[in-house]
Amino acid sequence: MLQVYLVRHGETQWNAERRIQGQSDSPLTSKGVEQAWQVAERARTLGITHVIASDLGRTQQTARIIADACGCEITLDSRLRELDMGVLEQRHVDSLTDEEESWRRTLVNGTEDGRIPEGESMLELSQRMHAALAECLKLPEGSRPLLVSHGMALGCLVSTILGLPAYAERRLRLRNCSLSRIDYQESPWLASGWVVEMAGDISHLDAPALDELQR
Ligand SMILES: O=C(O)[C@@H](CO)OP(=O)(O)O
Repeated sequence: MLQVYLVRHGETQWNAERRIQGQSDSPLTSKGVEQAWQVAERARTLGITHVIASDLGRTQQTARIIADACGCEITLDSRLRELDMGVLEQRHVDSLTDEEESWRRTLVNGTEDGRIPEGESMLELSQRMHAALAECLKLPEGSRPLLVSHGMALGCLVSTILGLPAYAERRLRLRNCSLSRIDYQESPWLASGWVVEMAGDISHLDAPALDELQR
């Protein structure tokens, strides 16, 4: 049975400042680096064979720390990037107008094709995340990959595996450097395909980040 581990990157400067990142980028804070070391230490005990990361800077920085601890190479995959949040990228969540806030809310309570102007829909995010995940099925027998991606992107992946709509992702709290695991199983009795073993585990972190977009 293929086990795939999922890690959200460590806390960034803009996470700490409550600024929307999307496909824009900011570096890890010192706390984010510490979180990456802690999840890396846990990953080292899990027999990870491949680290596959979104090509944004914050995920590459986190992935480098994990890959060094696990003694494996990093592969970059742009399909693992965060949702493109269009005109709201780089904005403080507390500075949005009512109209802008309503765009953001459509991502929580909306429809699969809801999007922020100039941004990407949750359905498009779901499709590229599942395409990236499917690559793991091509790895050699016995591989145990770890994907480093983003809060909404991973939330969308886990939600849709559970049969929830892509926009349900905000109902799942995936804090910085939380660890999730999904397995691919073929079973005549149970669900065949991807199943969720755990989601959002932060037991390896001594100082979990706040959920920075919570309000
Ligand atoms: O883009 C952002 O601001 C957040 C949203 O969850 O994503 P991440 O920090 O995981 O990249």
